Amino acid sequence: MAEALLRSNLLTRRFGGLTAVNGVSLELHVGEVHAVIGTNGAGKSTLINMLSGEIPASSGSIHFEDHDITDWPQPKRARAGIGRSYQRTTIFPEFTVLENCRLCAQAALPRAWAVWESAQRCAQSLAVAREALAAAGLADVAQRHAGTLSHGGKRQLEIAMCTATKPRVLLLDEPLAGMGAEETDRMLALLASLKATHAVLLVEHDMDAVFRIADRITVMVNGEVIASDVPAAIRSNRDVQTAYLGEGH
Ligand SMILES: Nc1ncnc2c1ncn2[C@@H]1O[C@H](COP(=O)(O)OP(=O)(O)OP(=O)(O)O)[C@@H](O)[C@H]1O
Repeated sequence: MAEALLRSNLLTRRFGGLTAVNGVSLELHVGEVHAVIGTNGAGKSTLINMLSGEIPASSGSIHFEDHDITDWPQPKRARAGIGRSYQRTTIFPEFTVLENCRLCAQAALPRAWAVWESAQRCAQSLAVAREALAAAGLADVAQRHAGTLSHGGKRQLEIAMCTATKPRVLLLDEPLAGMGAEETDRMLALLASLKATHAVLLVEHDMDAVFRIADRITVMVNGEVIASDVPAAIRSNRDVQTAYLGEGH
């Protein structure tokens, strides 16, 4: 297999006396959805927050291609191609779907707010935004106010806003939360198309969806990885069954 685009080595985060993430090593590859699952408080969001640069690691390292990015701040990681979505909705409801996406596309351009270059930049960021919306299946609702979208539509828009920044890694924190069956199907189809050109890390509680979409699954319990393998092997792993999935899953 080709070299990993993003990898962590023995990544650890302590909050006072609590070790939220303990020595986690994992790899993200283009062409793969790598799901991280675990019970509430297992350390999944803390792991994403360290990979995206929102919080520093207590120890361990993170590499993006050949670069040691462990000490890079979040904006530098974002510019290098590490995009993320959040558990909470982060759209501007009063702006149109297109404007939400265009702002993200513009923010990712070098010298994003150089207003004297605005006409040309506007065209460039508009084109990128339209492309991201089309890929997310939102072209038809581009002129609607984002606040009027369904819950699933808003989550799709968040992914489009993320891809409009032209990332190569997508760190997705529970993109399926609160979705119905149809919305979940649509989102999984979107993720399946995005993985061709991105390395995707998916933190998700919907186990059926995880087993449908993931190429690799890492299981965390109390901050530690207890298993990391292809879905079929995870499904039959006794430790995983006992610790997390429950007997008979
Ligand atoms: N800023 C913080 N300060 C102190 N403790 C924290 C902080 N952030 C997270 N924790 C603790 O670290 C542990 C891991 O939390 P984290 O949110 O990463 O888990 P999670 O697997 O994402 O959970 P969930 O599935 O509920 O979102 C928890 O015990 C949590 O209370």
